[in-house]
Amino acid sequence: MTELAARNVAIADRLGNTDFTLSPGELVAIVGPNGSGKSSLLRILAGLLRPDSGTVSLDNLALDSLDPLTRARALAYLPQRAEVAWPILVADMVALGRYVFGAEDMKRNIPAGRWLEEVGCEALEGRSTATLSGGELALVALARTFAAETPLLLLDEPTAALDPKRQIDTMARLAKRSREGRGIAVVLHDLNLAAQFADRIVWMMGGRIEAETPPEPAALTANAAAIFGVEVHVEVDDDERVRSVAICGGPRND
Ligand SMILES: Nc1ncnc2c1ncn2[C@@H]1O[C@H](COP(=O)(O)OP(=O)(O)OP(=O)(O)O)[C@@H](O)[C@H]1O
Repeated sequence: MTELAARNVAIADRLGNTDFTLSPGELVAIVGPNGSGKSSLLRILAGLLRPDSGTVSLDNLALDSLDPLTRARALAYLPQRAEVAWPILVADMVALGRYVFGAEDMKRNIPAGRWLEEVGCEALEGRSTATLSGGELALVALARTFAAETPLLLLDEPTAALDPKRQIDTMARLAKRSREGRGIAVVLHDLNLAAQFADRIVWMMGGRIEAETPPEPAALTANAAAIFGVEVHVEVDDDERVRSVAICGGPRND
């Protein structure tokens, strides 16, 4: 059981005092307008950005007191823009996700294909990263994140570059991983994906968490209007589970 908790974390002019907990077995969507602090919060949780105040702990131990290896084995972070410093083989890029398990593990013919298969990109294994499309590179970066097999995953817009089918496939994969016991926080701009797959939606605005809600129609409608200023149409199935969320337009003034 691995739990990540931020308490009262803040960065001047960027993130107000914020509490956030990620528990095993849950898929949490973080949504909010551009510049509302989603990536900042995620980077703080990953230990990559030091808050001016507040604490981040992993199973009640201060994150910054843990050695980098322990931290890297507990949580994997996928940045908003996958960057590759220089072109390498896709298989090697994915194998780098195993870096936390040491050189021996990396030398042992790691089946990069296993994680590439998970993101539907096994055909790319022998390619250079320099030749990939934006979406392909995003999926390979996700495969590298999976390869670390950490109990916690922090993913910043993993679906932004993907076509509709791959967006759904990726979210379904994340939901499966969370059902298997991993804790996953994912920044999304797509309310439809958040509503269909997340257990909990964290709504951010102006550097604050304004609401935390289940993905239920009333909460979706109210927060889409309050946080984004848009009207949404929510369709539910017979069990009242959200089937889809469509953006209808801005609020009417008449
Ligand atoms: N290194 C930095 N120095 C100063 N301000 C920053 C820095 N990085 C981000 N900011 C500011 O902090 C605020 C929050 O940025 P953040 O990247 O966390 O937003 P976001 O919600 O992830 O946005 P987006 O949806 O556009 O990716 C923004 O106003 C941004 O301009």
